[in-house]
Amino acid sequence: METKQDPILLVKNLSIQFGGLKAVDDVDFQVNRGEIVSIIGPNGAGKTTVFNMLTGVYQPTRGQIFFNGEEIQGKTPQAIVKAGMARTFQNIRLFSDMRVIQNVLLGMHTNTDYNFFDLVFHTKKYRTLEKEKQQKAVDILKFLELDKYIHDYPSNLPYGDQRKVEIARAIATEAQLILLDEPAAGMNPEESEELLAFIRSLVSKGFTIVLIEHDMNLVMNISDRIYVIDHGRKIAEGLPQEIATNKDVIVAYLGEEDEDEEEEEQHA
Ligand SMILES: Nc1ncnc2c1ncn2[C@@H]1O[C@H](COP(=O)(O)OP(=O)(O)OP(=O)(O)O)[C@@H](O)[C@H]1O
Repeated sequence: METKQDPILLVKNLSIQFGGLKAVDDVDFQVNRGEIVSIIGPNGAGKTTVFNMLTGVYQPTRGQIFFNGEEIQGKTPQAIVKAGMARTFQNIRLFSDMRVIQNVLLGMHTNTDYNFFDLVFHTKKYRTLEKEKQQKAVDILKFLELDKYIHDYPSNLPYGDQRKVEIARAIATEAQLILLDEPAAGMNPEESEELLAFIRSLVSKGFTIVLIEHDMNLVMNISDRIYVIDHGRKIAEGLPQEIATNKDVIVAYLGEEDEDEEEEEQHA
């Protein structure tokens, strides 16, 4: 398969085992700068576990992860965020008792330059840096057309916009690579259509995106390339049209449907 060879992320032999379960088993993939790459697969395939390894939440049992050419496995989640990789979660994780702008400001805390003394005594340096951060958060919210919600609480926002606030927080970390874990979950077709345009707009502004998603309409329309994982193993990779007609992929998904049907029959 032809890919532009400008990898922002390069993953080799990525594996993790939980007890006897090989949740991710020898997975290789590459994401090039400016791409939208999707990771798909049936429920429990290992997709979120891949994200958890990329972001330092889990340590791989085996394998290598290179981000911007630098090996990052073994680093803490904070160090990986600082290096320029940020994520959103399957279930939106915003602080409901903090306003939208405060949620975005949280993304910046890893990059603060003042020390404990500055913080306690509210020194000029502290005040200047805080002001700069506030302005940056406002700029990000404007950039994502969320500025009308600056002082709202996240739970008062439409679902799709709550997702965008999570993405705003990821951008606030100065991420170059954004990992989106099922961003369309819980969205209606109209919201998911808007999300598609929104993700494209992020790429046009210089971000690179890795997407885990079950909404096949979104995946097929937005992805430059797709990797398919089943039972922890990579079973296919390619362009959307290649994946849509790949026999192994169809079998993996049909297998899941069969299991669902069996479950339904058992419950009937
Ligand atoms: N911390 C953990 N301890 C034990 N098993 C785990 C752990 N995290 C994930 N698993 C198991 O690893 C496998 C892969 O899970 P994962 O959440 O990565 O799947 P997924 O592809 O993201 O699924 P879904 O599409 O349903 O979100 C599952 O069998 C899951 O139960």
